[in-house]
Amino acid sequence: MPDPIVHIEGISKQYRGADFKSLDTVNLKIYKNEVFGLLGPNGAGKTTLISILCGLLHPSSGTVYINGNPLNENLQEVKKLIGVVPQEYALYPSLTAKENLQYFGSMYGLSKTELQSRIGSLLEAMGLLSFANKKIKTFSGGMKRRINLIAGILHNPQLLFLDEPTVGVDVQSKKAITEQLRILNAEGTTIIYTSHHLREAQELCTRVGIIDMGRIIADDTPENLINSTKDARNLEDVFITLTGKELRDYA
Ligand SMILES: Nc1ncnc2c1ncn2[C@@H]1O[C@H](COP(=O)(O)OP(=O)(O)OP(=O)(O)O)[C@@H](O)[C@H]1O
Repeated sequence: MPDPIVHIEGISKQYRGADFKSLDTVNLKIYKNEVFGLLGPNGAGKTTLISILCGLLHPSSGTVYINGNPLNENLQEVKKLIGVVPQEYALYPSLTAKENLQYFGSMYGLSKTELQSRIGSLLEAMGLLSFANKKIKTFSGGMKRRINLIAGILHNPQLLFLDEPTVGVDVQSKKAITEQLRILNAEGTTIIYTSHHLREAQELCTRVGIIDMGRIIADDTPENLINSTKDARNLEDVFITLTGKELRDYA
């Protein structure tokens, strides 16, 4: 087995003032070129885990290794290798699409010509070239999600983290986003993403981890999970069998 690109060892997280652990001793290894889907009910701990993996949040205990090195000791180096697409839009509404992307691109240290060419080709791939000079505040939710994705991949990251990249978008935007993820993966980017779209995850992921109440309760290829779960026809059946039908409201 090759060395994992991401090694999560005994990660727990208890938020300040909380009387429970949002993550409880999570162990996972993710390998180069995987598309790893982190699936789970509301409040399971997906955003917490992905935020820890990209260095935005500190765990209460445990260590994340990226390419064999502890994340907390190499954060600045690791940040050059990773792309992050957060659930919330990180865009400036009064700036145009192009201005937003130039701003994000300047943080990755790309040369001006490199950046212009990358912005142009990604806007085109995402069907947004003719909107390059329009302000973000005029964009629909689907268009903002696509710009959010472009902002996270301008520097062709080795490792890409996405938190629900297709939430709340129409079928066309969803298709454009998943197609772009496939292209990036084919070009060598390892992808770790959270989603509630189980059909999408079944099609896109080489492996999925199901998380519930802060613990990883299953971790395998979609095919193996379906085959090893009684009467399961798809990932949704596996998910319901493992996590139950009870509603997961939390506040
Ligand atoms: N900043 C915070 N302070 C206290 N508790 C938090 C905080 N953020 C999340 N939690 C709690 O941690 C648990 C996990 O939340 P998290 O957002 O990671 O779940 P999730 O799986 O991403 O959920 P969703 O699918 O609803 O986005 C929940 O019980 C949530 O209420």
